Amino acid sequence: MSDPRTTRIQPSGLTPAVVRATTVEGVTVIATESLSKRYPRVTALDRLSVDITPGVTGLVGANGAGKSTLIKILLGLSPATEGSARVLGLDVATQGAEIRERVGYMPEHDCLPPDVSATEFVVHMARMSGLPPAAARERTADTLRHVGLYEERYRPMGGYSTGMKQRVKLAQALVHDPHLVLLDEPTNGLDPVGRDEMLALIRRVHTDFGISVLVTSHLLGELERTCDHVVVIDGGRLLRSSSTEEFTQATGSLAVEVTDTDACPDGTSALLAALAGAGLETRPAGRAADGSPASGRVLLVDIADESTYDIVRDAVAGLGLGLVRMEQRRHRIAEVFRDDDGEHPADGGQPAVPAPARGADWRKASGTDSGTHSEQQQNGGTVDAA
Ligand SMILES: Nc1ncnc2c1ncn2[C@@H]1O[C@H](COP(=O)(O)OP(=O)(O)OP(=O)(O)O)[C@@H](O)[C@H]1O
Repeated sequence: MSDPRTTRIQPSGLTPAVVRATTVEGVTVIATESLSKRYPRVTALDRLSVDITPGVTGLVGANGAGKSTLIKILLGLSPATEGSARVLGLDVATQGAEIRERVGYMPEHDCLPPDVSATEFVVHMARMSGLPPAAARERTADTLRHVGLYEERYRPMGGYSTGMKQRVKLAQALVHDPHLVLLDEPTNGLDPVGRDEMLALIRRVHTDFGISVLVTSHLLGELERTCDHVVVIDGGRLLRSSSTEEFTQATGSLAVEVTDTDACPDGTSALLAALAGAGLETRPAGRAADGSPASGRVLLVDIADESTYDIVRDAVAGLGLGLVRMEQRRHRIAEVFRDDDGEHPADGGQPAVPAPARGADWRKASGTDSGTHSEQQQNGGTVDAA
């Protein structure tokens, strides 16, 4: 099996996941050690030590938390003030060019020339990465197809929607068949449907082609659906690095949803009364607790022991209701960072995520002491639940 760091472009398409998954297993794709970046008036990264393994990793933090700064250091484009970092085993301080050969980068800001087509642009980027002309054209066609751009790929990009531009930016990051892509806020400016499509595409970059992904976002809710692992930074410091599963571990509650019937027009209230009568702690989930659209009809039942499931089933059957769902509830990532006072953002009642500026509880919940970062806090950045 070839070394993942030397495997080159397959002319007929992206390297399939099965090849990469076996070659990169167990490798730390990114490792930083006490990494700091200080600008004259701001400490953008503050002694950040984190290891990132293959898969899809979310890097979340408020605006100004240091996400883009970290990416630029990892690409070898900006020197760290202190500390060290390795990407695919390569030193960012001395091997930037080698890193950029093996890593794809999708910048946050609009950077596409308006007068050229997606095909021309991506072919150009492929040629810049060292591909011969025929392979560059072939790979461009494959990659643009992968990101869902078809006939439009021959039109000047100035007329593209934000979603199409984001897809072109993703395509140019993938065209040289990298082992790792660094995606800086790829869902920026997209509507909810566009965001979901982009997140699905990002997931497939890993599942279909085995390319590891580091994706930044200030939207916690996006990451739990897309990422295997989540790294949270604030004021340039590490708040938490955990698998998504750990963030969203099972709670001690059962979420129960039932249908109404003619005999029982408010099935939810009837079931609430029946379960309370049976001695079970039961309460409505509420939108903020569950986050799902149907959650107004969801009851949360404390699981006392195994018999709780039988009691709920018998109560539903006894009332003649239909059971829509009965499942052990998992935390949402945003709940891990919830304010103790239950304050919610004004974005339609999604789970609350306090901003770093008022983030004492945020830090407490993470179990870390991130200290004071007055300059960052003055930025007034926010992290939102998606
Ligand atoms: N070239 C620079 N000179 C001075 N300060 C900078 C420079 N680049 C970034 N900063 C500052 O460093 C801090 C971190 O910025 P960075 O762009 O890394 O944050 P971010 O998490 O990517 O946020 P955003 O999503 O808003 O870009 C910010 O306070 C920013 O103002």
